[in-house]
Amino acid sequence: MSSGIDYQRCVLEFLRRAWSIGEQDLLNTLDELCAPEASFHIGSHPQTRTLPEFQRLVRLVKQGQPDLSYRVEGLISAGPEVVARLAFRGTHTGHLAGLVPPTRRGLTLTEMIHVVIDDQGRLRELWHESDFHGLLVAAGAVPPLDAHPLRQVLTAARSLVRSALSPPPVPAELSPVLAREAPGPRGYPVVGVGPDLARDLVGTFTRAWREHGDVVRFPLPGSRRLFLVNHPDHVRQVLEYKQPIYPKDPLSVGKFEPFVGNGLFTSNGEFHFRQRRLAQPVFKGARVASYAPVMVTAAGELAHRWRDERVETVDLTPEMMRLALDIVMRTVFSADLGGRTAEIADAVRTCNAHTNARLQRFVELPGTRLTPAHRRFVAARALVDGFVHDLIQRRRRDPADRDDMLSRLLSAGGRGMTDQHVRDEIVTIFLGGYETTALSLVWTFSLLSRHPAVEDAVRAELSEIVGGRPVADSDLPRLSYLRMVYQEALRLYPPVWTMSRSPIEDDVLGGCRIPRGSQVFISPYLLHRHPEFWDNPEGFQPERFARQRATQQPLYSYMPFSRGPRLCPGASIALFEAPLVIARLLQSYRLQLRPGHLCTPTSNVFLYPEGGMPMALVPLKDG
Ligand code: HEM
Repeated sequence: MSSGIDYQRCVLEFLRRAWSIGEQDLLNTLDELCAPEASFHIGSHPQTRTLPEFQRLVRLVKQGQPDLSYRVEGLISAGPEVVARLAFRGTHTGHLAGLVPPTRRGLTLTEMIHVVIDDQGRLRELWHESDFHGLLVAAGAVPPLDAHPLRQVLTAARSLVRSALSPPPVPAELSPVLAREAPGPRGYPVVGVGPDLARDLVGTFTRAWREHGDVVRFPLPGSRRLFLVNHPDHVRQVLEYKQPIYPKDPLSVGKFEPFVGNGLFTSNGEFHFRQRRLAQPVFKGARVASYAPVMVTAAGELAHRWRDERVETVDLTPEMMRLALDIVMRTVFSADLGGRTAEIADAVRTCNAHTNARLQRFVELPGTRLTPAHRRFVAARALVDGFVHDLIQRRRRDPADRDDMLSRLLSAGGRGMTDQHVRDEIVTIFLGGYETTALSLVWTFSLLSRHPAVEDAVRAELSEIVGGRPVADSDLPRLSYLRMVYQEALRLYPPVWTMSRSPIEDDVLGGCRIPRGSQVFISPYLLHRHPEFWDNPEGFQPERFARQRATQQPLYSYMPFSRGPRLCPGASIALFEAPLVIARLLQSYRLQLRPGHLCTPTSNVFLYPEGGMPMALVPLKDG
């Protein structure tokens, strides 16, 4: 323990996450607890397994016993080596290990693990022995070792019949040879659907999915292959089961890079893993809770400004952008933008708009670097870079450790973190950390205005729980209706409405061939509208997120923050910030959408309201 690392706790946390189930399933977050080269040795199996392979085994076990629970019956350690004795119990209602048909029996399994932790508190090796044979005997799949030969034959015959009557689910990994071509729109000669995608990405994806189903292929010029997949099982395959063969799509990443460089959002592999670990503490629960006063104060200042300047109508989008930028700078970077919020927010918007134009250009044209739009981008990026450079220099001059994101990045200098890396991570937060939250606020306010009964219910909850004082983080657990409203707004209008990956091996999704190097698009916006998984998908019904109902939802049918190892690290901040800001602004104002304004979503990297969100601001007497 001289290193200060509590090795036993490391192992207990690993077990907690590995064997967590249902909504709380944290299996995908194990990468945060493991060294990149972690190895897993299962029983007498000669092959050493990687973390994703270990996760796949755990998943298979959980499929066989979805209510699985475990108890630690013994735990000893010698320095960084820890041994634990475990007892598992669960009902056999799925195919055990992906093979043995359900018997509905309660099954138990005992297991020993020997874990080696490295000097940074990460799991480096796991050795595992269990009484798997005993488990199979209990499931009636194999006879006991000392069984009479007749019983052996009978058990084998019974197993065969049961397997024939209840075959295991068809493995997702159907052979690419057997798979079929995905259906899709025909497009125009030579350019394919390029012009449609450039004109209206949201509409083109939506129509194609409605017409062709859950795996759609879009014809494009040359050898470029683009697919949309829109079924929770296929999405899970991409983001979780086969995540190692689905890195970020280099074509899309290449379009983000001129602005964000090589940061958390664009990187893959070891570098991404390292950056994520570095940033993680900034997004932890207790830290996020400490941001609450800043969030409420910033929203209060906005309400006061509206009142002082007698603002009667606004386009809510830029207003929320500035507010969210202010909050992310003050919390994650402990930096005050002073009077520069609007200037920086506008520059970031110009850069994102330029990225978007490049993302939607599915047919490359020559000479785009000479356009006025490109020159505007270069100027805006220079402004952002100048600001970030100042931020870094000021912190270097005054290095008092604030333990915020900037301090963590700068103190990682010794581990190969250059100023350019620091700049890229800051700009990554500019890309992902505030436009998203701002847009989620814009859409929520527009939905409230369009559904007065829901707004009244939110207000009733606020006055009962908060009353006349400013809202505080301690109110959040009791503002359950507000939480549901926000979750429902994120369902209907997820700001990150699409994301893409590119397989490095041929694969099959939904029985369709996906050649390596294709671009595979996933759209939370469309998944959240899938009629197989949502009743009245277009309706605004916050009650569907009442706890009991929400847990019955397939995991990957709802993913505004993505899922899997690249789950948004800022989700904890957004889910905390947005309800506080909504509550604070509702305490002072009623926001009324301009009558007749169509809230049409359009893609601008993120999901924007076309034509802005014009709102009348009606001040409340006691606000
Ligand atoms: C409502 C607000 C937000 C939404 C809907 C959202 C959504 C997402 C989604 C879907 C991704 C995955 C993108 C992909 O894999 O292609 C993502 C990644 C990311 N988000 Fe968020 N986000 C929000 C707020 C935030 C905040 C507040 C921060 C930081 C302050 C943040 C930082 C990031 C970063 C750094 C990544 C890249 C993570 C990685 O690839 O490992 N996000 N976000």
